[in-house]
Amino acid sequence: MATTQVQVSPDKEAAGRSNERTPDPCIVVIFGASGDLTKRKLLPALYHLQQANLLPKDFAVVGVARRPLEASFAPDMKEGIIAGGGVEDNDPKLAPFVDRVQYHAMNFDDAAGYDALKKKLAELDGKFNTKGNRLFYLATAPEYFSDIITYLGQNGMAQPKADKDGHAPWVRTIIEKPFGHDLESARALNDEVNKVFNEDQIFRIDHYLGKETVQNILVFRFANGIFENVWNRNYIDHVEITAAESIGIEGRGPFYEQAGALRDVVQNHVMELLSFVAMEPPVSFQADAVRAEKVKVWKAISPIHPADTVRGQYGPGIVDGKTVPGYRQEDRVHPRSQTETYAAIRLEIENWRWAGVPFYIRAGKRLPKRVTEITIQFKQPPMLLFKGGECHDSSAIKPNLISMRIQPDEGISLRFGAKLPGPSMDISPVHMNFSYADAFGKSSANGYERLLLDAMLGDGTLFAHRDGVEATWALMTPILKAWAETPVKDFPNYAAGTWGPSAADALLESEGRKWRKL
Ligand SMILES: NC(=O)C1=CN([C@@H]2O[C@H](COP(=O)(O)OP(=O)(O)OC[C@H]3O[C@@H](n4cnc5c(N)ncnc54)[C@H](OP(=O)(O)O)[C@@H]3O)[C@@H](O)[C@H]2O)C=CC1
Ligand SMILES: O=C1O[C@H](COP(=O)(O)O)[C@@H](O)[C@H](O)[C@H]1O
Repeated sequence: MATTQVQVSPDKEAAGRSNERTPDPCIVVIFGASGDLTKRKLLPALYHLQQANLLPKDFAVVGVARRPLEASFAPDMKEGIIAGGGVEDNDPKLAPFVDRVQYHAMNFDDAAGYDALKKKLAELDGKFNTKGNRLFYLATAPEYFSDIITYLGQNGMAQPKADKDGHAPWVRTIIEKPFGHDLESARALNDEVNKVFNEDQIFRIDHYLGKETVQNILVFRFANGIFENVWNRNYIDHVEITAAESIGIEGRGPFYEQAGALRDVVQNHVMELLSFVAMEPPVSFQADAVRAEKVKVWKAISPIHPADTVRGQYGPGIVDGKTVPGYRQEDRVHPRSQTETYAAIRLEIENWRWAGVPFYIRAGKRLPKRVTEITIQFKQPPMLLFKGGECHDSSAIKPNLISMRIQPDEGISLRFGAKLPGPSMDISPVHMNFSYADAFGKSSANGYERLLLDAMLGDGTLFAHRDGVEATWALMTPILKAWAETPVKDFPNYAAGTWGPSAADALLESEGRKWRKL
């Protein structure tokens, strides 16, 4: 049965930015400056902020890494921004931005390097009028988090002294994922970090929270009067969250071997999505209020039984028309690796809103396409009036769905049944579709822009809190433990370019459901 699209028009006049804020003058110090994340995401994001006049007039960026890149760092970054950011070489804001990007070579575990860094930052304060304010971004492998934090503390760089007027500059730190490896290591890292920084100085980043479409889940639910009334166990049959990627591990073998899909994306990105879908309305859009409601959701999830989990690993296959190797054939991956590149879980949230509503989540690499989507499937009406009788094909009567397309093709659609024109009461599913691009134009934001800006502003609403990180690890750790105790015999169990192992289908089929075709 054909599906009809009903477009939703944006209210162009009402669409516009409000609440734009400019941070204080500051230096952003990026540990891991020559790394992939800095090149592909962080510097382009800072540049886009500058282009949009959202950075303070007085700011500087200092990249820190091991290699001696003093001469080549700024030109390399300029090229990276041009290549990755859709920016022209002659963009008038590019040269002034690059002039403020500096490099400092040091080894993260060398105490003397921090002394030199401290002096360099003080000099740059003089040159760029950045007033001693610092945002330290830990964009490096997690084994260095603890060293860097400790040395910053020992050098007095974490808690700067107040001047004679009692004014102290601010210092904050953004810590990349993965924040810990399991519950125990996450707690230990939290303890280390909390010895040096107060909780309100710590910004544990999950770039999914910087995505417009993720923030829009809260707007959709709490800025509209009509959805929240049906957002509960009385009306919702089940919820699906899919985070599918067509890419493989992109040369990150050693990292991924230690991580796997559960640690890499489920513990953080997918759990964040789930909390936004399931949380109660917070009392305000302030960091503490929002984080408190998220933690309540994670804590209300019943312990996840290993039988409600599925793990997969891709073998060779075809993605986007190209033959790709299996996971075990990837560079620096063990030929008999037990690492999962796919995970699916069925879980329940034991609270008044959600009891009895299954949440099915799945995430994986080398699936047929890149798509992150949340589907809310509603219950059928109690009496299917049009079943039989004049309706020739009652299988066309589909349950209502709200699907939130996080990426790509960002937007939201609502599926409902409509009467097919003609003499009988035949029904066809149609979609009312809101597309971000159609409504507001294409956005170049990658999530990091919003989060870097918020951290410079000291707004932790869209960052993870200690309690939240530990709550999500508390859910994942027993699964990881059970999986480690029972090696898989049938890996690889899905071909690259397919939708994961058949056991993931069985997880839903045993309850009379199917993953939605994406
Ligand atoms: N890449 C991505 O898309 C994403 C990454 N992340 C997270 O971001 C973090 C960084 O990832 P990524 O950029 O991919 O990592 P890379 O391996 O590409 O970069 C690591 C950086 O750390 C530096 N470095 C490593 N060891 C030392 C040392 N002993 N002393 C000084 N510098 C050192 C390297 O410098 P040098 O070159 O001089 O050795 C390099 O700049 C990780 O925590 C990752 O999980 C999170 C989401 C996405
Ligand atoms: O954190 C990570 O996220 C990316 C996926 O991010 P997206 O914004 O492209 O959806 C994933 O590829 C990577 O393995 C993981 O470390």
